[in-house]
Amino acid sequence: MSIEMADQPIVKICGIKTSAILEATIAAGADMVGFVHFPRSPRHASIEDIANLISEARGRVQTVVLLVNPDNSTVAEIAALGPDWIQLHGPETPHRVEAIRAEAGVEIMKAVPIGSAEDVTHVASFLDVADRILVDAKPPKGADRPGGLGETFDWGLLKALDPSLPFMLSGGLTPDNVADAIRSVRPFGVDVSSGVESAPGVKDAGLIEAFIRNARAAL
Ligand SMILES: O=C(O)c1ccccc1N[C@@H]1O[C@H](COP(=O)(O)O)[C@@H](O)[C@H]1O
Repeated sequence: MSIEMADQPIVKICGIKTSAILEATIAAGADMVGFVHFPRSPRHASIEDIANLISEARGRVQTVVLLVNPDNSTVAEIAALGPDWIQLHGPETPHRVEAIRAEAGVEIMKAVPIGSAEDVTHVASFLDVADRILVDAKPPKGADRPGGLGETFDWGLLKALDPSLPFMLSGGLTPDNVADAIRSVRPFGVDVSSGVESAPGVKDAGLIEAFIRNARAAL
Protein backbone atom coordinates (compact mmCIF):
# COMPACT_ATOMS: atom_id res chain seq x y z
CA MET A 1 0.00 0.00 0.00
CA SER A 2 1.55 3.30 -1.03
CA ILE A 3 1.05 6.03 1.57
CA GLU A 4 0.25 9.46 0.22
CA MET A 5 -1.28 12.30 2.16
CA ALA A 6 -3.11 15.28 0.78
CA ASP A 7 -4.40 18.39 2.53
CA GLN A 8 -7.74 17.91 0.86
CA PRO A 9 -9.37 14.71 -0.32
CA ILE A 10 -8.81 13.87 -3.94
CA VAL A 11 -11.91 13.53 -6.12
CA LYS A 12 -12.63 10.73 -8.57
CA ILE A 13 -15.53 10.95 -11.01
CA CYS A 14 -16.40 7.49 -12.30
CA GLY A 15 -18.42 6.19 -15.24
CA ILE A 16 -17.35 8.69 -17.88
CA LYS A 17 -18.29 7.59 -21.40
CA THR A 18 -17.89 10.66 -23.63
CA SER A 19 -15.19 13.12 -24.56
CA ALA A 20 -17.50 16.05 -23.71
CA ILE A 21 -18.00 14.84 -20.13
CA LEU A 22 -14.32 13.99 -19.79
CA GLU A 23 -13.43 17.56 -20.76
CA ALA A 24 -16.03 19.02 -18.37
CA THR A 25 -14.72 16.81 -15.54
CA ILE A 26 -11.10 17.84 -16.12
CA ALA A 27 -12.14 21.50 -16.33
CA ALA A 28 -14.00 21.14 -13.02
CA GLY A 29 -10.76 19.98 -11.39
CA ALA A 30 -11.17 16.22 -10.83
CA ASP A 31 -8.04 14.34 -9.77
CA MET A 32 -9.10 10.96 -11.18
CA VAL A 33 -11.53 9.85 -13.87
CA GLY A 34 -12.98 6.36 -14.11
CA PHE A 35 -14.10 4.34 -17.11
CA VAL A 36 -16.30 1.29 -16.48
CA HIS A 37 -15.72 -1.86 -18.53
CA PHE A 38 -18.54 -4.09 -17.31
CA PRO A 39 -21.34 -4.86 -19.79
CA ARG A 40 -24.10 -4.99 -17.16
CA SER A 41 -23.42 -1.38 -16.15
CA PRO A 42 -25.26 1.59 -17.68
CA ARG A 43 -21.79 3.20 -17.71
CA HIS A 44 -20.14 0.42 -19.72
CA ALA A 45 -17.62 1.65 -22.28
CA SER A 46 -16.01 -0.48 -24.98
CA ILE A 47 -12.25 -1.10 -25.11
CA GLU A 48 -12.07 1.18 -28.15
CA ASP A 49 -13.89 4.03 -26.38
CA ILE A 50 -11.74 3.60 -23.27
CA ALA A 51 -8.57 3.67 -25.41
CA ASN A 52 -9.65 7.01 -26.88
CA LEU A 53 -10.66 8.46 -23.51
CA ILE A 54 -7.36 7.41 -21.89
CA SER A 55 -5.39 8.99 -24.75
CA GLU A 56 -7.33 12.22 -24.35
CA ALA A 57 -6.87 12.28 -20.56
CA ARG A 58 -3.24 11.13 -20.33
CA GLY A 59 -1.04 13.54 -18.39
CA ARG A 60 -4.01 15.78 -17.50
CA VAL A 61 -5.78 13.66 -14.88
CA GLN A 62 -5.25 10.17 -13.42
CA THR A 63 -7.14 7.50 -15.34
CA VAL A 64 -8.82 4.46 -13.80
CA VAL A 65 -10.45 1.51 -15.56
CA LEU A 66 -13.05 -0.28 -13.44
CA LEU A 67 -13.30 -4.04 -13.94
CA VAL A 68 -15.35 -6.70 -12.17
CA ASN A 69 -13.61 -10.04 -11.61
CA PRO A 70 -11.72 -9.80 -14.94
CA ASP A 71 -10.08 -12.75 -16.67
CA ASN A 72 -6.43 -12.58 -17.68
CA SER A 73 -7.12 -11.58 -21.27
CA THR A 74 -9.27 -8.62 -20.19
CA VAL A 75 -6.58 -7.53 -17.76
CA ALA A 76 -3.97 -7.69 -20.53
CA GLU A 77 -6.20 -5.77 -22.97
CA ILE A 78 -6.86 -3.01 -20.46
CA ALA A 79 -3.25 -2.83 -19.24
CA ALA A 80 -2.11 -2.34 -22.84
CA LEU A 81 -4.13 0.91 -22.95
CA GLY A 82 -1.86 2.38 -20.26
CA PRO A 83 -4.29 3.53 -17.56
CA ASP A 84 -2.80 4.84 -14.32
CA TRP A 85 -5.01 2.52 -12.28
CA ILE A 86 -7.20 -0.55 -12.51
CA GLN A 87 -10.10 -0.59 -10.04
CA LEU A 88 -11.22 -4.09 -9.08
CA HIS A 89 -14.85 -3.92 -7.99
CA GLY A 90 -15.89 -7.55 -7.83
CA PRO A 91 -15.40 -10.56 -5.56
CA GLU A 92 -11.66 -10.81 -6.30
CA THR A 93 -9.71 -12.57 -3.54
CA PRO A 94 -6.47 -11.08 -2.17
CA HIS A 95 -4.57 -13.76 -4.12
CA ARG A 96 -6.32 -12.78 -7.37
CA VAL A 97 -5.71 -9.06 -6.74
CA GLU A 98 -2.02 -9.81 -6.28
CA ALA A 99 -1.93 -11.79 -9.56
CA ILE A 100 -3.75 -9.05 -11.50
CA ARG A 101 -1.40 -6.42 -10.13
CA ALA A 102 1.61 -8.47 -11.28
CA GLU A 103 0.05 -9.15 -14.69
CA ALA A 104 -1.10 -5.57 -15.34
CA GLY A 105 1.88 -3.66 -13.99
CA VAL A 106 -0.36 -0.72 -13.06
CA GLU A 107 -1.58 0.46 -9.70
CA ILE A 108 -4.55 -1.37 -8.28
CA MET A 109 -7.45 0.11 -6.36
CA LYS A 110 -9.50 -2.61 -4.63
CA ALA A 111 -13.11 -1.93 -3.75
CA VAL A 112 -14.29 -3.48 -0.48
CA PRO A 113 -18.08 -3.63 0.10
CA ILE A 114 -19.14 -2.48 3.56
CA GLY A 115 -22.43 -3.33 5.26
CA SER A 116 -21.32 -4.47 8.70
CA ALA A 117 -18.47 -4.27 11.20
CA GLU A 118 -17.27 -7.65 9.96
CA ASP A 119 -16.99 -6.31 6.40
CA VAL A 120 -14.61 -3.62 7.64
CA THR A 121 -12.21 -6.34 8.85
CA HIS A 122 -11.85 -7.55 5.23
CA VAL A 123 -9.94 -4.39 4.34
CA ALA A 124 -6.85 -5.72 6.13
CA SER A 125 -6.47 -8.67 3.78
CA PHE A 126 -5.98 -6.36 0.79
CA LEU A 127 -3.46 -3.94 2.26
CA ASP A 128 -0.39 -5.82 0.98
CA VAL A 129 -1.76 -6.61 -2.48
CA ALA A 130 -3.49 -3.35 -3.51
CA ASP A 131 -2.11 0.16 -3.88
CA ARG A 132 -5.29 1.79 -2.63
CA ILE A 133 -8.49 0.69 -0.89
CA LEU A 134 -11.90 2.04 -1.86
CA VAL A 135 -14.80 1.38 0.50
CA ASP A 136 -18.26 1.18 -1.04
CA ALA A 137 -21.77 0.25 0.10
CA LYS A 138 -22.42 -3.48 0.04
CA PRO A 139 -24.93 -4.09 -2.76
CA PRO A 140 -28.32 -5.53 -1.77
CA LYS A 141 -28.87 -9.23 -2.51
CA GLY A 142 -30.02 -9.71 -6.09
CA ALA A 143 -28.46 -6.47 -7.38
CA ASP A 144 -27.35 -6.83 -10.99
CA ARG A 145 -24.02 -5.15 -10.36
CA PRO A 146 -21.68 -4.82 -7.36
CA GLY A 147 -21.54 -1.02 -7.35
CA GLY A 148 -22.72 2.15 -8.98
CA LEU A 149 -26.09 1.83 -7.26
CA GLY A 150 -26.16 5.18 -5.47
CA GLU A 151 -26.46 3.45 -2.07
CA THR A 152 -24.86 4.91 1.05
CA PHE A 153 -23.83 2.96 4.14
CA ASP A 154 -23.16 3.66 7.82
CA TRP A 155 -19.99 5.74 7.68
CA GLY A 156 -19.58 5.21 11.45
CA LEU A 157 -18.42 1.65 10.69
CA LEU A 158 -15.23 3.14 9.22
CA LYS A 159 -14.09 4.35 12.63
CA ALA A 160 -12.66 0.84 13.03
CA LEU A 161 -10.15 1.47 10.23
CA ASP A 162 -6.59 2.56 10.97
CA PRO A 163 -6.89 6.38 10.78
CA SER A 164 -3.58 6.57 8.88
CA LEU A 165 -4.94 4.39 6.04
CA PRO A 166 -5.37 6.50 2.87
CA PHE A 167 -8.67 5.01 1.64
CA MET A 168 -11.21 6.32 -0.86
CA LEU A 169 -14.88 6.63 0.13
CA SER A 170 -17.70 5.85 -2.30
CA GLY A 171 -21.32 4.77 -2.24
CA GLY A 172 -24.22 7.13 -2.73
CA LEU A 173 -22.19 10.33 -2.58
CA THR A 174 -23.83 13.41 -4.11
CA PRO A 175 -23.13 17.14 -4.31
CA ASP A 176 -25.42 17.49 -1.26
CA ASN A 177 -23.76 14.98 1.07
CA VAL A 178 -20.10 14.99 -0.02
CA ALA A 179 -18.97 17.76 2.36
CA ASP A 180 -20.66 16.03 5.30
CA ALA A 181 -19.04 12.73 4.27
CA ILE A 182 -15.59 14.31 4.12
CA ARG A 183 -15.97 15.97 7.51
CA SER A 184 -17.33 12.77 9.12
CA VAL A 185 -15.02 10.19 7.56
CA ARG A 186 -11.85 12.16 6.65
CA PRO A 187 -11.07 9.93 3.67
CA PHE A 188 -8.02 10.26 1.43
CA GLY A 189 -10.43 10.67 -1.47
CA VAL A 190 -14.04 10.51 -2.58
CA ASP A 191 -15.50 8.69 -5.58
CA VAL A 192 -18.89 9.22 -7.21
CA SER A 193 -20.89 7.91 -10.12
CA SER A 194 -24.72 7.90 -9.73
CA GLY A 195 -24.78 11.12 -7.72
CA VAL A 196 -23.55 13.21 -10.65
CA GLU A 197 -25.99 11.81 -13.21
CA SER A 198 -29.35 13.00 -14.56
CA ALA A 199 -30.30 9.37 -15.37
CA PRO A 200 -28.44 6.06 -14.98
CA GLY A 201 -25.31 6.32 -17.13
CA VAL A 202 -25.92 9.94 -18.15
CA LYS A 203 -23.41 12.27 -16.49
CA ASP A 204 -24.41 15.88 -15.79
CA ALA A 205 -21.60 18.46 -16.08
CA GLY A 206 -23.35 20.81 -13.63
CA LEU A 207 -23.61 18.11 -10.96
CA ILE A 208 -19.96 17.14 -11.49
CA GLU A 209 -18.90 20.75 -11.04
CA ALA A 210 -21.06 21.09 -7.90
CA PHE A 211 -19.71 17.83 -6.45
CA ILE A 212 -16.11 18.92 -6.87
CA ARG A 213 -16.79 22.45 -5.59
CA ASN A 214 -18.54 21.11 -2.47
CA ALA A 215 -15.79 18.54 -1.85
CA ARG A 216 -13.13 21.25 -2.07
CA ALA A 217 -15.03 23.50 0.34
CA ALA A 218 -15.60 20.76 2.93
CA LEU A 219 -12.49 21.28 5.08
O1 LIG B 1 -20.87 2.37 -11.95
C1 LIG B 1 -21.20 1.18 -12.13
O2 LIG B 1 -22.13 0.89 -12.88
C2 LIG B 1 -20.47 0.10 -11.42
C3 LIG B 1 -20.64 -1.19 -11.86
C4 LIG B 1 -19.98 -2.23 -11.23
C5 LIG B 1 -19.15 -1.97 -10.15
C6 LIG B 1 -18.98 -0.69 -9.70
C7 LIG B 1 -19.62 0.37 -10.31
N1 LIG B 1 -19.48 1.68 -9.87
C8 LIG B 1 -18.72 2.13 -8.76
O3 LIG B 1 -19.42 1.99 -7.54
C9 LIG B 1 -19.00 3.01 -6.64
C10 LIG B 1 -20.21 3.72 -6.06
O4 LIG B 1 -20.98 4.29 -7.06
P1 LIG B 1 -22.20 5.30 -6.74
O5 LIG B 1 -21.59 6.67 -6.60
O6 LIG B 1 -22.88 4.84 -5.50
O7 LIG B 1 -23.06 5.23 -7.95
C11 LIG B 1 -18.08 3.93 -7.41
O8 LIG B 1 -16.74 3.54 -7.19
C12 LIG B 1 -18.42 3.61 -8.84
O9 LIG B 1 -17.36 3.86 -9.67
